[in-house]
Amino acid sequence: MSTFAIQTLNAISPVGLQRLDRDVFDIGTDIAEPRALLLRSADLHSVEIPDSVYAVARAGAGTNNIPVDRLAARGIPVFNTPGANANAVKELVIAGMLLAARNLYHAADYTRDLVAGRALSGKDLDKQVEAGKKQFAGFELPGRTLGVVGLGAIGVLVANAAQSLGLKVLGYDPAITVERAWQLSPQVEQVTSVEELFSRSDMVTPHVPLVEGTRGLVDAHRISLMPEGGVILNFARGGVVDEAAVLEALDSGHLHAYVNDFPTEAGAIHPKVIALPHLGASTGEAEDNCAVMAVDQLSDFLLHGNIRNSVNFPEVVMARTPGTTRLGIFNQNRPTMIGQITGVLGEAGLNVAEFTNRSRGEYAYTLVDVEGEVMDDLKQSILAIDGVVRARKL
Ligand SMILES: NC(=O)C1=CN([C@@H]2O[C@H](COP(=O)(O)OP(=O)(O)OC[C@H]3O[C@@H](n4cnc5c(N)ncnc54)[C@H](O)[C@@H]3O)[C@@H](O)[C@H]2O)C=CC1
Ligand SMILES: O=C(O)C(=O)COP(=O)(O)O
Repeated sequence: MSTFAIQTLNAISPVGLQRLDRDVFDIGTDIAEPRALLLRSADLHSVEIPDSVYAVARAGAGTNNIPVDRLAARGIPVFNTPGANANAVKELVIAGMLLAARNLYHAADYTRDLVAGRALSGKDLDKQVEAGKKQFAGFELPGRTLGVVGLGAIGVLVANAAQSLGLKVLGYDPAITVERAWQLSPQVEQVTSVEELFSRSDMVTPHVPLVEGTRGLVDAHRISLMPEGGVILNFARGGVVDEAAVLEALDSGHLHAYVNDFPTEAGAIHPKVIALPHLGASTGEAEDNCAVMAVDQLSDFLLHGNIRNSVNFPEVVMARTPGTTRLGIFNQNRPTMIGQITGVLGEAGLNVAEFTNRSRGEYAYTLVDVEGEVMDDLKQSILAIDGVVRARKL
């Protein structure tokens, strides 16, 4: 029998799954007491997550489909795979800009309808094409301005690619990391407010997570600041854009197009909306990258307690020390926790070989390697400390 059962809630690339040793890991879609959940966009908000679950891994970037805070309170880390699908999204955003600028979607519809109709009318196709094409005349990208809100893994790639296509690029991200700032083309101009970005951009593309602070980030007021004929691209999440405001601006002619990855009943059939079926990360390459990263992070946590790329717990990675037993402890982030944990170890006569404790928001995680044999009741003593949420002996 294997040690860890992993339940998959979406199709995960076999390139990732095959990295899991089947003597240690069971993988299936229907598992009664899973140790971990592995998913893409499946909605976990209304799903009861059993206590058997130690971790949740999202093969992808967005975790708005997962009750991240509730799981943190239970000592369950949620992992994601930052950057693993960023190139796929970047390419679709560039495609979206071109679809809108050259009216390609409607133009292709036009020729399809023309040929279908021609079979009946028998009119000369070349003449009809030449006469009809003027209604699809578009604009070119160099000289236009693209505003990128959110300069993370995707935003930076989009900004740099747009820059190299000749666009003027404005970027806004008050929490940009040093790593992303290094990757960003120096020609990208930093603006200090979202309003400035909208008022100076012909096209705006948000690349932020959907959280309370970003819900409705693209709203009626900000759209009104854009020059006439603007384009909104949305490959972040539906909720980041106030779609009713966008549709109104499309109807009034203020906006030229809305290209997005999150179709709604009202939006998908609007003539100036290009709605794609959430295709951002749907390339073989991105699916493989995400699966590999998610699986590696998950197995490292299940086997060794290491936490990399968790969205609700700090990064804690420790090499294993031979001859020791490892404990992984999730606790509330408040005074005296470390003292109490080491106190319990001391009372049990255990010598600490390695110890790491890091906090993030309301919670903290401790990895400790102790010398010698660890009795089973030690875990119970640690769990008895007020503020300890979960403990594992590894
Ligand atoms: N269409 C699709 O298939 C895909 C969509 N996504 C969406 O794109 C989002 C971003 O993905 P990544 O770039 O990989 O994430 P990331 O975490 O690397 O970057 C997000 C950036 O947004 C910034 N940010 C957060 N709030 C902000 C605000 N109010 N104003 C300005 N910047 C803000 C952060 O500082 C961070 O730099 C994901 O959370 C997901 O919702 C991601 C992958 C595929
Ligand atoms: O990674 C993300 O945030 C995505 O939106 C991709 O979603 P998917 O894995 O294609 O269901």
